[in-house]
Amino acid sequence: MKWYQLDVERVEQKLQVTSRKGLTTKQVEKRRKQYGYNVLETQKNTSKWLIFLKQFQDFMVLVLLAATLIAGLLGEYIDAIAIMIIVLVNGCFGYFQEQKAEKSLEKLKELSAPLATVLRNEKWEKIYSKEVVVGDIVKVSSGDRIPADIRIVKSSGMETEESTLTGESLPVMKHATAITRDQLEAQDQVNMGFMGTLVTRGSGIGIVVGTGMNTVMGQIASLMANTKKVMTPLERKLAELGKILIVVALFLTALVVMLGVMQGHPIYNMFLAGVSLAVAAIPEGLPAIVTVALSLGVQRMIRKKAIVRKLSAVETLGCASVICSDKTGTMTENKMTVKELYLGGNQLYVTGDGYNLQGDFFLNKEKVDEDYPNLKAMLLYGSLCNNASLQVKKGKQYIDGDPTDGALLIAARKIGLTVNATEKYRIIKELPFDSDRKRMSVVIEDENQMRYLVTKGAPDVLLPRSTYQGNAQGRSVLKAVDIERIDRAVNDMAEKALRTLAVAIKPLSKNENLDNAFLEKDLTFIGLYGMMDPPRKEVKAAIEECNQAGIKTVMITGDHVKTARAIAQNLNLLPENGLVLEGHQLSEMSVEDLEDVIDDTYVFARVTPEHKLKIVQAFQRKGHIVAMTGDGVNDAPAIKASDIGISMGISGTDVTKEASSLILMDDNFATIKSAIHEGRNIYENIRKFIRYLLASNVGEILVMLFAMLLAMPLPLIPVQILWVNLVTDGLPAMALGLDKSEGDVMKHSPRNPREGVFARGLGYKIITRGILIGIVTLIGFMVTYQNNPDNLIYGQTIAFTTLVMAQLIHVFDCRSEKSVFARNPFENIYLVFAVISSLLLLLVVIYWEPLQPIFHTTFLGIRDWMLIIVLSALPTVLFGFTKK
Ligand SMILES: Nc1ncnc2c1ncn2[C@@H]1O[C@H](COP(=O)(O)OP(=O)(O)OP(=O)(O)O)[C@@H](O)[C@H]1O
Ligand SMILES: [Ca+2]
Repeated sequence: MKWYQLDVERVEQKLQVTSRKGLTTKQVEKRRKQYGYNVLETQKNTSKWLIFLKQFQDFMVLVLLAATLIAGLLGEYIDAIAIMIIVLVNGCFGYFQEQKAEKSLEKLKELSAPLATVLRNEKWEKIYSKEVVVGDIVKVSSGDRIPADIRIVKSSGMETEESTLTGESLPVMKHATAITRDQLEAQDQVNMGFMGTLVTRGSGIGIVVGTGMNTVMGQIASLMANTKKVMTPLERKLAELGKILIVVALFLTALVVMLGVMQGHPIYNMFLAGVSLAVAAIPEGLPAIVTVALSLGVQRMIRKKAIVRKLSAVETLGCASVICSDKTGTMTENKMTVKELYLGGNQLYVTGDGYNLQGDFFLNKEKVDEDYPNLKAMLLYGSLCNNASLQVKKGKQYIDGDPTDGALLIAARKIGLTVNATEKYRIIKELPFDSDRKRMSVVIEDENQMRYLVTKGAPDVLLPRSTYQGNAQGRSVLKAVDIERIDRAVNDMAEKALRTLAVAIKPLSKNENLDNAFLEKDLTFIGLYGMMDPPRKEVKAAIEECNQAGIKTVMITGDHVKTARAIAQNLNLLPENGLVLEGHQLSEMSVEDLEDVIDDTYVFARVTPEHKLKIVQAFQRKGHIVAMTGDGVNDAPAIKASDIGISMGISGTDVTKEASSLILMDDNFATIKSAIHEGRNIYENIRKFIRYLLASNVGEILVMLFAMLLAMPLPLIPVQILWVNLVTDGLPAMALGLDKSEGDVMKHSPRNPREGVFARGLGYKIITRGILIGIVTLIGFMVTYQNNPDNLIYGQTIAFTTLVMAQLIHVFDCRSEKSVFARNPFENIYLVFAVISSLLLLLVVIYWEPLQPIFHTTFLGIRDWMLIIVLSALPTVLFGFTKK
């Protein structure tokens, strides 16, 4: 017998669990030991050794190693060993950087790992999907990926999309009854849910019958997406640039070698110097450092409650020019409280805030009790057509489920109506809520076997479906005047920023057709709920900050226009002449029409998720970089289409999370702003170290080139060049990646995503500083060498020290787009620390006698240092006054 052929009771028996209680901790532990984790086995991680070896696979490094080997064979032991050690240390450096980046990406993966809702020890809890075991009772609802293979126990209009398994993209209705037929394919097992497939509608409960590789998905493991590392746009640009730079660097070093040989330098010496120069000057490590900088930024973002799913998002965030944000839960708290009721032509006010179960109903300052016509019925219907429950945890009330539904339960409690009272009612059928339908219905059978439909939803959706209205006597026909009055009540509530919800019913006879098409019409309108959802405190300031940063904030909501407008005004989001568009208007517009007005539009109300895609497209055609939030299943296409898709960590569904590049752990709009801030900062820091590294390299190459042109000896020997590359280029560049932003990055407009690596004067800065660094180094060498022609080491030591010092001073210049004097040099302690360590290492190399023969250095006196400091400060100080 297969699982789908067994009754739910048999399945429960076989798996020793009941769907009311779930497994116990003991059972879970035992099963975990027996079956292992609920994961699909993917290919193994690359071994650490491979990552380490990869650091040396670079062509020029291999040439250098070969050249060193020859040097060794020729008897130049000291040089050979020194070079080997430096190359090795360099490799370790690269290895640790890569490990670090890897670890932080790993952590990201963990943070965004899928969760499952399971019943254990009689309590519903959220666990990582990989911890699900056979026999677990799981709850899934629309937007979830099913965490394991399950036998459905209960389905509330549950539909799934199983194309990952069957290739069939039409949704499948799921139910709980056993199927007798044999040999069914997966797509026909309609009382089963399969790991990795998607719940597109409704919700359901199931018993896990297979986990990990023992699932249908596990058997077709070949379908598993293998995760290849994709380069971010910047990494790609740098990789391309790197190719050009390699050619340029190789050409220049070849020129240096050629000139040197022509000037009579021994070929072998020139060759080793040339190779070392090439290794030092080729910025092959640039993309890797960018990855490290990005992943460091990612860690900072995690601390600010933003999880980056795609590294490229970090870059794109800095370019964002429009944020399209959901209202409910993102801009507001998603803590609903019923504040008003509209019943029998009157507006009632409700007291008692939040989850407080105490409160009263007032009509014109007069308290009314539960005998007020239809009050009890209204609150009962609200509790019946409801998916939430009130729970107590650590003595505190909280709502399990949709906050809108929860608010209705709390309102009912205020007249002492509890969910227990509703146990007399049996729910025969449920038409679940979704943002497209904007309504939810249940078919109820009461203790007298009377059946009726209860529907709640957006008033403008329910009213056209209503033909009667309830009153103290029973019901009467709903006339145009009544509709007008109801509309006025809706408007009135909405203008106070209240969300409105209508309740309607319809009596059904016992054998009436329960097909969806017949149900939700000819309803009897009962009344309206008006509920308050206060804006989040931080949002107003965040919108203002985005405004100053040239980023437009747009509110998108399924809520009523008036409600949306009122909240938008509270948040200062809607300027005086800003437009508010409604879903039905959007439906009639083409993307082109929308393009014409979209720059003036700030609020989209009563939209369905399908509209979101149109909004994204219109903004993009206007040249905007769009960040779009979403939580439901149907939001996924728009999120995918946007430049930065943002999903909700708490309320978001698995599909939207998968489609997104950023997850907000706290669902908060203000977190988007923090992430953009961080994104801009990271990009600025990347510019800083690109500038630093390339200017240093230009300096290194030019000093050698100039010296050869002037027919001078080599100003720097290979070990010195490699040392500079390791020490001066290494730590300070990393520290620049941790720099604070210059001024406020949120005070200027977003960056153009198409801008090149050298945009905004970066290329000019690199060339000018690089040339000057080369020149001062050469001057230091020339002056010393001409006065001491028989002491070449002296001149080389001066050149080496000048080059290092010039770079260590120049690094502070790189922190500012304006001038080195614009910033406090001690602000970045990492940088100060990095520069001091580099300095100490420099002093060791110069003054520690055992190292002197290895690095070809000699003692320097006070006068030497005065010369060095003056020269090395020049490139930075000179340009400090030009502001360019
Ligand atoms: N649980 C529910 N049952 C029935 N109707 C609901 C429910 N929740 C909301 N509605 C109605 O549907 C309308 C749209 O709700 P929806 O959830 O699509 O958007 P929203 O939450 O108001 O906004 P946002 O798109 O910002 O999240 C609401 O204004 C309300 O009238
Ligand atoms: Ca270098």
